[in-house]
Amino acid sequence: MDAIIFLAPISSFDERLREDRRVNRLEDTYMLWQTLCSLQMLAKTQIVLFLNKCDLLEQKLRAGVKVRTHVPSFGDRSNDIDTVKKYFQSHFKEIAKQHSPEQRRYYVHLTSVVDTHSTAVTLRTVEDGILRASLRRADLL
Ligand SMILES: Nc1nc2c(ncn2[C@@H]2O[C@H](COP(=O)(O)OP(=O)(O)OP(=O)(O)O)[C@@H](O)[C@H]2O)c(=O)[nH]1
Repeated sequence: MDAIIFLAPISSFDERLREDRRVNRLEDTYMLWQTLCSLQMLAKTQIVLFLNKCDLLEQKLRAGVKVRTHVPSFGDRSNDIDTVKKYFQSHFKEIAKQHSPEQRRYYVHLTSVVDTHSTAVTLRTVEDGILRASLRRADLL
């Protein structure tokens, strides 16, 4: 497998799993991300992370939902959209760094996939990146 696109719905920081109300949905996504990054058989696979549902995240923050109420490690950081996105982004990055069997580049895109125009642009960039990586592996670039 050359690449995997992993969609993480970051607006879910204040939601609970339908099947187990004790589990925070973002925590569940972190666990899945960690499992994926740890897999030895995917050590050489490029993983592209889409931090998705940014529009819904922004709506929640505008409505006054406090991240630190649901994510205690967020602490006293400012509850604005840029700080929150940066925080989640670095958390996913840290998990990838700590759990990947081999060093891998961290590709992340902040997305709202319902915005089909922006998503098409992002997907073209991702496609280009995957192609370049394949060419590099074949010593053609
Ligand atoms: N506003 C918005 N809606 C989205 C986005 N991505 C997916 N959705 C919508 O969210 C709903 C659920 O889709 P997904 O999250 O892809 O599917 P899922 O993971 O099976 O569903 P959930 O359990 O609700 O997360 C659908 O109605 C999608 O259209 C996004 O970036 N922004």
